Amino acid sequence: MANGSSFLFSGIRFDKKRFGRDIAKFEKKEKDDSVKVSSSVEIEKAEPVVEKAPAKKRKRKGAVSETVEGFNVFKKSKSEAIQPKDEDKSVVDSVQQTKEQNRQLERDALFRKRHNIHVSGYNVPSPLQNFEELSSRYKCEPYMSRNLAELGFREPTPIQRQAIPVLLHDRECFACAPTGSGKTLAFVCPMLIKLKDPSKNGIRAVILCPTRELSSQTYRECKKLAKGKKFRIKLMTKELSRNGDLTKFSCDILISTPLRLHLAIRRKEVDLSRVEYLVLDESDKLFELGLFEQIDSVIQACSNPSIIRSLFSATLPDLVEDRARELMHDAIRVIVGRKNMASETIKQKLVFTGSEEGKLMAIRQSFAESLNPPVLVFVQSKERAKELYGELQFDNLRVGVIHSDLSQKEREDAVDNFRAGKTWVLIATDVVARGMDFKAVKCVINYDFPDSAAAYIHRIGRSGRAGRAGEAITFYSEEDMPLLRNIANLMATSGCEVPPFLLELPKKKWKKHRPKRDSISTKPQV
Ligand SMILES: Nc1ncnc2c1ncn2[C@@H]1O[C@H](COP(=O)(O)OP(=O)(O)OP(=O)(O)O)[C@@H](O)[C@H]1O
Repeated sequence: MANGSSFLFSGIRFDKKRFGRDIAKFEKKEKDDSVKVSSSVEIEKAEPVVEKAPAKKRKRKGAVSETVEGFNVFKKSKSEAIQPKDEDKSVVDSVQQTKEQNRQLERDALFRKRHNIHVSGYNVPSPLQNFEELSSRYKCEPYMSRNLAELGFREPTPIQRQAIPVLLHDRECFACAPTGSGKTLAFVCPMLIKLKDPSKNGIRAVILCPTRELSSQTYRECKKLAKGKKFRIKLMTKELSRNGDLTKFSCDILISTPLRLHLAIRRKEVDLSRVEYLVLDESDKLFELGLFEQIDSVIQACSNPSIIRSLFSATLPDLVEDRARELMHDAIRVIVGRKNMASETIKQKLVFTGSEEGKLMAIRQSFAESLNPPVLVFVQSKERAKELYGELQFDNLRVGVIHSDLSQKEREDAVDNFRAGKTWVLIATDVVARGMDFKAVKCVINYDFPDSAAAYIHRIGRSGRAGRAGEAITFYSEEDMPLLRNIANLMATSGCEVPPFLLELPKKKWKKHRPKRDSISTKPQV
């Protein structure tokens, strides 16, 4: 363009003498323009921003009228800055608001960093600074603060700091935080606050847990937290589904295993169409193949379009995350620490036992040297649980056992006796590997190697709860050698010292590792 115009004007000489007055006009204009430009640069540089935006706006207005009123317009707008009109004032306010929002975002980011909280999703609410904010920020009734104080909970844990506001803002949430880090409270507390008061409006909230033991525990936690309010909190037991007319059944919170609820749905015994909140606890377990059909039927039955769903677990495989994304709308993802990481408060150890006989010797020796009860011992099947129980029950130990062949009552007794300190050692299959909160457990022994990384994380997570120190010992024999590196990696990422040679072993993909093992017996095998 510039070249084009110079071509058009080439050869024309400008008579400056003749057009002197006109040139002067232009020169003056140019000068004014330069003033305008430099002043606008100054305005751009000037701080604080609050003053900058209205000046910009005035400049835009002025640019139109300046050709008419020239310098006066500019002057006028300066006086306006001293006494802003309503319109300008609202601009100032909105800029101030944006600035404060930005500051808040920065503060939130720093706070999350300090507590090792990672979030993704849009418009993530600020984390909780303390439990008092439940009243000041969310107008929660005093019963909640009273109950939290009674339970001895002074500060929210990191997952509670972030997941509670997310759910209180009616946002769906999938959360992953280490074992024993207070995830139960992170979903029960906002649920109670949102439900506000008891109501007979059908079933209002559902919590799904993978085992009966965990359902009962969650039921008890809900009751403790709701103390002082008359919420109807129910546990879906066989008796309840047998005796009650569930179609007319109202309750504020229903806690169930997927199977029980699935059966009730199939028999058209429950109406879940009014459920406002659905929590899938230990969500990765619930999404496993065996339970998927049951979970799916519950999700379909909870047909209220404004339902808020949330998923919680200490392990969150990518596949579950993908499913969660399909299921949820605009969910916020909250991760504390790293995904799929063992709790950092647990001291982990690997012990080579050679053979099955070696394992039995190792556990006896360990108990003889120092038994620091309560101790939880995991084996890979109910048959092996029975065998080990058969061996240890005459060893002058108070030992209990829990597996899926026991009746409901026997299972409950095994858990209660262990909690009450009546048994010191509880031999268990993975039925109690997830979610069970045995506060005092100091040591977990993996008598049989776990069958997956998640199983390892959850099993050892029965110790080291709520920031306490814990210990985990994993026995391994020849059959387990190929997966040793996997455990070594988990140990290293959670801060345990691992002999370097273990980290150099070849990697192997986990595939339900349950090798055939010799039976547990001191009697010679035939
Ligand atoms: N804010 C808190 N302050 C102190 N203790 C707490 C707090 N919140 C929860 N706890 C306690 O921490 C323990 C672990 O809580 P919880 O069972 O909810 O953990 P979790 O994260 O669900 O573990 P898991 O992954 O094994 O299911 C419980 O004994 C609980 O009472």
